[in-house]
Amino acid sequence: MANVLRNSAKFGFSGVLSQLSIHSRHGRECVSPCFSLQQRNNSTSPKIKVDLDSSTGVAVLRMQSPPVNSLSLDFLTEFCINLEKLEMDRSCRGLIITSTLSKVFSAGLDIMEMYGKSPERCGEFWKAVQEMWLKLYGSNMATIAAINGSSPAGGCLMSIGCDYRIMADNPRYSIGLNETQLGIVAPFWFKDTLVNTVGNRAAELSLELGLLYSAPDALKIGLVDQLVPEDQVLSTAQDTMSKWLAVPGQNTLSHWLYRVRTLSLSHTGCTGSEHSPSHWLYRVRTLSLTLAVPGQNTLSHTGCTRSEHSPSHWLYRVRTLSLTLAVPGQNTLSHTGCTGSEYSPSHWLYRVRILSLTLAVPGQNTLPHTGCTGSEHSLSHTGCTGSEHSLSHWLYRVRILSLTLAVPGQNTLPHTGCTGSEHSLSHTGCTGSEHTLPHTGCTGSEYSLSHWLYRVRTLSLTLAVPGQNTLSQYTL
Ligand SMILES: CCCCC/C=C\C/C=C\CC/C=C/CC(=O)SCCNC(=O)CCNC(=O)[C@H](O)C(C)(C)COP(=O)(O)OP(=O)(O)OC[C@H]1O[C@@H](n2cnc3c(N)ncnc32)[C@H](O)[C@@H]1OP(=O)(O)O
Repeated sequence: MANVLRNSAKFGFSGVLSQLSIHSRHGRECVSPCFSLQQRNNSTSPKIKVDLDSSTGVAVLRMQSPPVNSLSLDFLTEFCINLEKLEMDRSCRGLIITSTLSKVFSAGLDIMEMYGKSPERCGEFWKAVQEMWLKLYGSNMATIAAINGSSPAGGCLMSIGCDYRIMADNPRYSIGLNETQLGIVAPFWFKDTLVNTVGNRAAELSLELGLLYSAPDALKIGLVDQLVPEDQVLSTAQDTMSKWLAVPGQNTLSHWLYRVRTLSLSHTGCTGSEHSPSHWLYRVRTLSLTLAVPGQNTLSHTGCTRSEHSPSHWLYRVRTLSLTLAVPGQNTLSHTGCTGSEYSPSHWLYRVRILSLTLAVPGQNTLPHTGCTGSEHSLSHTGCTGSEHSLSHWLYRVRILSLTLAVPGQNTLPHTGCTGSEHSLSHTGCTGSEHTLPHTGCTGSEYSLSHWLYRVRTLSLTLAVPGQNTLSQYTL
């Protein structure tokens, strides 16, 4: 470890993004440590071993890549291939992930993959990391992490990608998303997964400070579900799995209906090599595919089609339609306000709707739900310009100001919907050309990375009235 962290500290993680070559500050090539690790990673012995018990339908996937099961490209590729095979195997309903190494579950991403590599290799690597998470978090199998050693960073991500976590009750082991402590960034989907596991506040603290938790502390915040003596981790996982698989409907129903998942990286239309890091990391996407059931879900579009929407019915009723976790053919979750036979399951299950009718003023506002276009809409919404919108410009424009990941001085992502000079009212301090992000009154270098990256903030400026709104004095 010492070598790796020494190297990463020495070369700096900025090298990850700027694709620095393998040179030290002094211009010398980093030969020996990189080389030795390279050799280890190139080992041809399998890094993953899978045993599927056909009588129980439970597979045990053992990570066996010394010294620390670090997630190299090779490791991840092998991991994903195995996962995919099990996913396709209808006899396999449950998956337990554990480690054959003493003391370590997984040390997370292989640090040596993160500097001095070609952009192509970085892209491949990063795509593999995403694939691992998507495949695990989106699995149809019930999944249990049998954490029999330390599990920092990517190892923790792998654990929280599972439905249930059992950890060895050993004071020497720790788990957590410690990236901040390393001066690197746990991407937003790491964060989402953590939030869905331990809740907002614990996730904020955890990420802002880059905390690693001892087993008892991890249990306390809900990062793991159970502690057992080290020699009982696997057997407990097997017992627990049998309970999961005994749930009527096997694992699919409860597994999909009740677990909060945010699959922000779902691959709606995104395939192959386009998964460049910046493409994924910095573009704000709302992918309502949360519920995509691999191989079954063909989802659907945002927006409406004409005649089925009677104006009053749609315009004035605020609806939140959360079909999250819809399992085709099995989901009886009724969506708000939806009754009667006219609603065929597929009509509701597969159609993504974002109905932002908040602030619809009867008689004045015909604001449709997002994504709806066409002549029936007398007032054009989001994207509407022109002098007629003074007050109404603010009253009726639906804005979503997503500041998530705003890093002052580094992030050029503007807030959604805000462009150019049309903003006579500086919302939360943001005006004109300075839209490189420091609104909410926040400027300059005083804002540290983790402070901005991991604190969940929802800045709703709905109803901001020009000249009257003091909301911009958001003091932090
Ligand atoms: C690629 C382009 C991507 C572009 C994406 C863009 C933006 C995203 C930016 C960043 C991504 C952020 C996500 C990061 C997630 C991560 O997972 S980062 C990895 C963080 N991991 C750690 O901090 C764990 C560090 N390791 C440890 O704490 C300990 O090693 C351990 C796991 C607790 C085990 O301790 P133990 O004492 O048993 O062993 P040692 O410490 O002696 O280690 C043995 C040996 O293993 C090497 N090693 C350890 N960890 C790693 C690792 N993560 N990668 C590679 N190698 C590792 C260590 O160096 C030792 O080697 P030796 O000295 O040569 O013997």
